[in-house]
Amino acid sequence: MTEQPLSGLYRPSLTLLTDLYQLTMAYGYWRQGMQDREAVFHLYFRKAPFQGGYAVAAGLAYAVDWLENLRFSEDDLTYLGSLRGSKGQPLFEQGFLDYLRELRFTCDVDAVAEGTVVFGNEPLLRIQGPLIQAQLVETALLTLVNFQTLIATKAARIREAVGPNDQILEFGLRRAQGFDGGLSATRAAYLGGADGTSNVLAGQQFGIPVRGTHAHSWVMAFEGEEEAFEKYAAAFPDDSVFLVDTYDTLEGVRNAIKVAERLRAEGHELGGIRLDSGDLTYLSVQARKLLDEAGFPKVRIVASNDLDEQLVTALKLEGARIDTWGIGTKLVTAYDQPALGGVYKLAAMKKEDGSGWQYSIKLSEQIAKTSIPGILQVRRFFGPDGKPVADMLYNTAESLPEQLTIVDPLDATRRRPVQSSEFRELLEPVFRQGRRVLELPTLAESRQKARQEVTALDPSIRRFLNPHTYPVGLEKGLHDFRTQLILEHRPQRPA
Ligand SMILES: Nc1ncnc2c1ncn2[C@@H]1O[C@H](COP(=O)(O)OP(=O)(O)OP(=O)(O)O)[C@@H](O)[C@H]1O
Ligand SMILES: O=P(O)(O)OC[C@H]1O[C@H](OP(=O)(O)OP(=O)(O)O)[C@H](O)[C@@H]1O
Ligand SMILES: O=C(O)c1cccnc1
Repeated sequence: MTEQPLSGLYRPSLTLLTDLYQLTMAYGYWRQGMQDREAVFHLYFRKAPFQGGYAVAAGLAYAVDWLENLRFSEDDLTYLGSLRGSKGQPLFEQGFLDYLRELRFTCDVDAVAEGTVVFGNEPLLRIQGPLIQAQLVETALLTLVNFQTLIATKAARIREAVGPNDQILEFGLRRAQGFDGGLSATRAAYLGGADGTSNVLAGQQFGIPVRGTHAHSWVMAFEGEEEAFEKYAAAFPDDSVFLVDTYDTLEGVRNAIKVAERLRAEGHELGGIRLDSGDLTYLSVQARKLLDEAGFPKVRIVASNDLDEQLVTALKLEGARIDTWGIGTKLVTAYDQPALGGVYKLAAMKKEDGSGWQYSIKLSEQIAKTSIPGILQVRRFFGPDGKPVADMLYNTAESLPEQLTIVDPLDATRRRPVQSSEFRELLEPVFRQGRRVLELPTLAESRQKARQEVTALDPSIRRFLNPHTYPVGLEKGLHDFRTQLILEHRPQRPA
């Protein structure tokens, strides 16, 4: 598989892919002389999407590429220099623009590999370095990681519904959220479990297999359906899949069979038929019968029409005879949950005299929204069968006790001692002082990892309806410290 470097998509500079407030804060830090104070931020979501039990991490390759190319071009600086405040004054002074011109990314980045199964509150990325830089990258990292993680998760769910053997083709480009929405959705859909795509640019950029059938317009462009199939087969005698529902679906299957017989006489085999409307269970069962009776048991049945994991599950239960699932709109737009609420929070800053860490916490009325201080790592423990049993968030700046205990961040009365000695640290070094230290896996490898990771989860966590919650806890020392910080920061009003 050939994979093009992502960089081609990103020229000229995408450094201004950010919110204005990142730049106004950066200017403020620079004016205060705080720009080089060392800071630690974490990127994480709080709740798995689609009311599901897990998410599949994705988007890191884009994030790495963006960080590696983080530079303010002359065009960027000219634009920033043209921005004006409410009294017509320049928003940013020249000295700051000169500072940005020389700015180079020097942070440490640790990240969870693409395709890893992740849960609420677990950092997918940890950025440590000069405050100004670690803050500036927030928006781009969120936009790149949130969307792809969302779509990879949706695709993984669709793969669960479809099962391991049928094909999933992603057909969503025409309904996607703009061109990059389409492109990154195709990448993430493949990573999460799709087998191919109709999106040719994604095929070129990422080496994803491109597949397809033909549209209704092809049939409508000829006098009759049979003639349309005949002419398509003339162009692609070994690669034809006929869309049979333009007029009458079962009549369409009969026309497809006639053309398939003529193809066979010339030494070719029809690839498949596609159903795109009506009762897909009934029609697929009838179509299978007609094809089998006519001696075409290997002709595949492709189905499309607003499918998602719930509909696929229903169709399978009803006994549909579908081999290939064409899935567009509901996959690439994550129709039932159009955004993953990933956030980027400051967790620690070096003390001004450099003598140690000063931890930060964002309070909320809801404990679920109160941030977790520390320089966090996620340790995943495995049972004797090699399957994950629990994840522990801990502060790498503190030493760990012999006996580990994890505490549920939402309910401190729920705790469990850690019994397993098998574990893996999920965050791995990607950048050290701005230099990339990790060779990224190929997209195909990340896709394989996603499948392995999802199938290693207990079925109770994988199911769609009211899945079990996978245990993710704070190491007890971190929990106690967080509680203490909350108490210190929360105003203690008299009763
Ligand atoms: N057997 C089935 N069980 C459950 N849902 C089905 C079944 N067959 C099809 N569907 C789904 O029902 C929805 C409506 O399909 P239907 O073809 O009746 O309407 P439509 O999309 O408006 O058709 P058309 O494209 O001809 O306008 C689609 O999302 C389709 O995937
Ligand atoms: O339903 P989705 O999951 O979004 O899958 C993509 C849809 O796009 C096409 O329809 P469209 O009506 O755009 O074109 P067509 O004439 O080729 O059917 C195709 O026939 C699918 O129905
Ligand atoms: O190739 C197909 O069948 C296809 C492509 C895009 C959208 N719908 C279907």
